[in-house]
Amino acid sequence: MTPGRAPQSSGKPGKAARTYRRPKPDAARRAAFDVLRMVDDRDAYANLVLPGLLRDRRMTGRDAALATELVHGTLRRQGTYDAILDRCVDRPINEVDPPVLDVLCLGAHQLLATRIPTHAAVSATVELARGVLGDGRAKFVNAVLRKVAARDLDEWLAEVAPPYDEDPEGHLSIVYSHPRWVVAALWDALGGGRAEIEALLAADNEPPAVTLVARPGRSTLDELYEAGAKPGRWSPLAAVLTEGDPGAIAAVRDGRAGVQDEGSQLVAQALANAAVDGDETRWLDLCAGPGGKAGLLAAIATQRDVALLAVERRHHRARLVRNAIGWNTRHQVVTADGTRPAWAPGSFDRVIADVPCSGLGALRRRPESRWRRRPEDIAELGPLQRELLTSALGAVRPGGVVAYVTCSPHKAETRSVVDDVLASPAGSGFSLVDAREYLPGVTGLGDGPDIQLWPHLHGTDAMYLALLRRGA
Ligand SMILES: C[S@@+](CC[C@H](N)C(=O)[O-])C[C@H]1O[C@@H](n2cnc3c(N)ncnc32)[C@H](O)[C@@H]1O
Repeated sequence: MTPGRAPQSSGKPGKAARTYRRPKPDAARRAAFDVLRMVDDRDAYANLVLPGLLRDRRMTGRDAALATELVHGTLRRQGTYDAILDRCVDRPINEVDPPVLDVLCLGAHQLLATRIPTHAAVSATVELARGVLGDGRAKFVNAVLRKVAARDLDEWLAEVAPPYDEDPEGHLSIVYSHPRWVVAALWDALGGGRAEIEALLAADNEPPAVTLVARPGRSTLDELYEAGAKPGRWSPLAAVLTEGDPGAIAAVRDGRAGVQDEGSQLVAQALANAAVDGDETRWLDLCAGPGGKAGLLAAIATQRDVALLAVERRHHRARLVRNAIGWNTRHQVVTADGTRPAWAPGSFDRVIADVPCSGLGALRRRPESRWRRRPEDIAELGPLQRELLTSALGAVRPGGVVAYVTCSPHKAETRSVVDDVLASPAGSGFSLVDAREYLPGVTGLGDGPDIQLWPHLHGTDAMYLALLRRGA
């Protein structure tokens, strides 16, 4: 509220009507703004900093839910909002100060994609602007948001997106708020026509469900159901939490169960269940941090009396892997470069190379990542992905099996890597196994032998899996 403006009556005569009170600071919008600044300024990841900030400010319930929706929605939809705001400001959008732009995007998100009434969205955002930008810039925010509020989202999209028939990728890029090159890469990997790519891009803009894994031998699905979770869709170890904090579930707190996308569960189980010749003693996870798949593989390995070695190059991530598998001392974690094997060739029965990748398959989960990635990243990651797969092939014994995994469907990170390594001297003696066989009951996996999961078809991240068996 502007100082000096007449205070609103509380409806009761007397004290409240006479006393000026500054409006209560809007905790949710302020928290959302602060996270957006950290993402912009310090390259922070919203899904990592937001929970800590909510905890520090003791925000729970509706305030926490609103802050989360504002942060995630604003970041995901940034491409759409930038295009709309560009029509509402009197200078190119990239000349607007980043903090002002953050407030404008927060306002645009409330106006165009939430049920918050227009007057509340504008006044609360202008109030935020007064607090964080000052009165002068708050007036600018007010004027711009009034222009944004003049149309609904569909009307704006009809105005700012190029027609689909003239420029399909440009149209989809604005309507679904993905960089144009990402639309092109996803479409190339997915195939199909407009309906398919629209379904995928729309799914990328939906927050994923919280999926839990009951690590075999350590926890059970019944335990998770009793805590309020529902059955998962594909993985026999999955349960879905529709509300509440997973950290409040004892099995999750104790590390006997965990939060894990069903796609990750499926690829780890496929590796564990793929046929190998002979007895087994040792498995290898070549890129283990932060330890999601290692945690599941260690549980399965324990049941089969097999030891897991987990390798992770970065020290702090290796520590996370230790938390995930250290409950059984037969499983080991080493901080090492997986491209420089510290083991004799052919030492392992099963090897997983879940390589560093662009993460284009997990855009639902990391709302800002689509704007951070550059097409050059794909080319830069290629040599390391090939080296790690080569190293994985060197580590497996005759009759054993290697899983090559990415959380990206980009063909340059998936099939091209596998084809190149198979065609190199390292691939000699290896052949692709039909991975579909090891994801029983899962439909829509493609023509094989490798598989691709999709958010819009499977409700999972877009995980890719190729299984390569070494001839006996
Ligand atoms: C996609 S993540 C793996 C995710 C993990 N498997 C999970 O399920 O939690 C890739 C990991 O590989 C690690 N990494 C990158 N280069 C590596 C290398 N040369 N050797 C071993 N690990 C590496 C990264 O630090 C990152 O933690």
